[in-house]
Amino acid sequence: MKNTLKVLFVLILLSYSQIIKGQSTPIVLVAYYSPTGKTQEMAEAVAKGAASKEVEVILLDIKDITEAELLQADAIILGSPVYNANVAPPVLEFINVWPFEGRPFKNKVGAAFTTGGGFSIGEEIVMLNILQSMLIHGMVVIGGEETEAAFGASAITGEGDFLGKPVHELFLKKAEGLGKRVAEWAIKSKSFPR
Ligand SMILES: Cc1cc2nc3c(=O)[nH]c(=O)nc-3n(C[C@H](O)[C@H](O)[C@H](O)COP(=O)(O)O)c2cc1C
Repeated sequence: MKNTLKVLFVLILLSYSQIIKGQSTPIVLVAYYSPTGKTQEMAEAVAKGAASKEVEVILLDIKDITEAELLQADAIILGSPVYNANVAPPVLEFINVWPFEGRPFKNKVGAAFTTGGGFSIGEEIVMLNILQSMLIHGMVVIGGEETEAAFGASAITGEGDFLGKPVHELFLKKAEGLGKRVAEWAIKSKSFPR
């Protein structure tokens, strides 16, 4: 009887500390805009990488994401195609309605990915623009695992050997690495103040 009470007490204490520290499974939201499917291919690879860790991964087109889903995510990895060396307008519209009052995104982990038609005609600009917006919200932004994915994961989809083919494995590997790294930090972020 005494032992049962002891076990019960420890269990209550454990679940109480879980609630206090908010140590439920971290949620990684992979969000993308992709009218012709290339950025979605990258998003799927990002999600695959994130899923290799102990996190819940939610993969969604930006048009299907609710504010509640954004708020509950511990990490947001956002992908946009390059449009005229910029973030695609619907992605900007999506970011522009993120709640700001009280800075509810503060200390969430953030990262970016992109696909562009050609080499060096906008990919880095797009990823950095996404990261800049995340910084305004107080998010902790990170890049991918490799030096070649320092600003996030990017893919070339319309030039040279990459034209008219599925996204190349080389780029998908960077996307997976990004997802994995963000998931690792989402787990660590559970102990950040929110
Ligand atoms: C309106 C428009 C503007 C574009 N501008 C650029 C550009 O400035 N630089 C670039 O590399 N690709 C550009 N592209 C090509 C897309 O970024 C590329 O095809 C991308 O992979 C499309 O992604 P999605 O398949 O996810 O829609 C543009 C495409 C469109 C439709």
